Amino acid sequence: MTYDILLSEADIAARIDAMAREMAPRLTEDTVGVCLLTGGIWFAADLTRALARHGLGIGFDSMWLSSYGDGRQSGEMILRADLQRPVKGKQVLIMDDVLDTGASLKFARDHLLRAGATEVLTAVMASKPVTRQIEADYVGWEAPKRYLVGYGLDDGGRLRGLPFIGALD
Ligand SMILES: O=P(O)(O)OC[C@H]1O[C@H](OP(=O)(O)OP(=O)(O)O)[C@H](O)[C@@H]1O
Ligand code: HPA
Repeated sequence: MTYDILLSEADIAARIDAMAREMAPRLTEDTVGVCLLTGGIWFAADLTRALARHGLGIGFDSMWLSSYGDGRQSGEMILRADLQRPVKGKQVLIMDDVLDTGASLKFARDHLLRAGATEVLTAVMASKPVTRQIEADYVGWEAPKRYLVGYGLDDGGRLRGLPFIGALD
């Protein structure tokens, strides 16, 4: 499989450190970080550790959402697993690898507000130039409109573990 490398490991680390520095003053130790599984794992792990380096130990939970399956188009949204703990009365920070159509982020935000979160902030590593109903509060990288892989992003379940972000097409 061939791909172009678009964002290096060092660039990812620098951008996440900048995001953590920017968002830290708005968060507290009571904030709950919510990782959107599966693709968000790598970004959520790095962002929460970057926040800890900036002196902030936020909570951590996950929601398992799936809408692409093994394809390259957004499809039916499936909530495979919900949060472990209640978020009622909490500030929440959603963390995900990519913002594309926005369907996943919107579903997660609406779900968390219905669950009683008082504020839902959103952070994504990459954002594609797509017209959509939702934008993220924090964006690590403005990506091109290409099919991305690596750093959590998969092609049919493969290539998530690449330490950089690449594009297949
Ligand atoms: O903005 P959208 O068009 O909704 O696309 C973004 C979502 O797509 C991917 O999830 P996917 O459904 O492929 O599941 P995954 O996390 O297992 O890769 C990715 O991890 C985001 O959550
Ligand atoms: O470009 C992408 N790559 C992998 N998964 C995705 N989910 C939405 N967009 C993408």
